[in-house]
Amino acid sequence: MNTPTILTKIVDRKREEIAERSKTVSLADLKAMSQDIAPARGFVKAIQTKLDQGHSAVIAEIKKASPSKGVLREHFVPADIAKSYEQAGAACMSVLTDADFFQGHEDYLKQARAACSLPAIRKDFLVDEYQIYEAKSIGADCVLLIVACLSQQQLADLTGLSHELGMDVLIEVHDGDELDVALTVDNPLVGINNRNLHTFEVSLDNTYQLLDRIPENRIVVTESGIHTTADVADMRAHQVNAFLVGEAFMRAENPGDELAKLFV
Ligand SMILES: O=P(O)(O)OC[C@@H](O)[C@@H](O)c1c[nH]c2ccccc12
Repeated sequence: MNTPTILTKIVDRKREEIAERSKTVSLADLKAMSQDIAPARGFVKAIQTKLDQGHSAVIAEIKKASPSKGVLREHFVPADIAKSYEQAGAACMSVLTDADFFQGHEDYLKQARAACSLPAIRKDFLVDEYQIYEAKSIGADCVLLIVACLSQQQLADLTGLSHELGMDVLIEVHDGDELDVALTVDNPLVGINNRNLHTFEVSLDNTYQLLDRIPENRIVVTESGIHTTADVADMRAHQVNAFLVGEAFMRAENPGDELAKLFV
């Protein structure tokens, strides 16, 4: 991790952002704010319910842009997208809150959640407890923790704190070493990112290669690069039934219709 990659740049920027934000909203303020938030909607529970019913569990993403693809969707109204996802049978939503690289915003998570009853994950690069309290204070039901951004100790601490605050956690890995770290932490959801966040390369084989090493009591979410019904069928044939999908939905005129088409 010595040469800067997009991931290291993002994480450096996050540390600056936390320092800037702390000047106007202190950690103590966020702690106080997060106490007034209603209990989270069960994110893992919503996924488990779909799986128990024999359906795929789709975490449908709300993302305006990405560093690898630029703007994915010009007409971007998070509340409308959220409603269309709920109607189409999504289990949960994933909302990008990072502004600088994904053109996201905390308000998008609030708007999406206010428009429907689906649980939402705050999709961002979380490296500090400040951001966990911030997630709670905006109403996130779940947070993403990316192993590539964290030490094993940080991963354990931030997972524990999120659980204490009543939020679920999606722990994201990209390779075997990261998976080893992820499995040291007691948490039901493990996401396998098919995109390498250092190079942007995408391969669905990534999920197939790591799958066998994940114990039965964890729910595996395959993340990124799912575009066709063939991709979905392939994953299902490997007993992977939880999906995180963004671009394919964002590029469609009606994101929910695309969800329904992809997951018939
Ligand atoms: O748009 P895609 O290829 O369907 O991917 C969605 C999601 O997996 C991707 O946005 C993602 C996975 N892990 C992340 C971490 C940070 C930002 C974004 C991501």
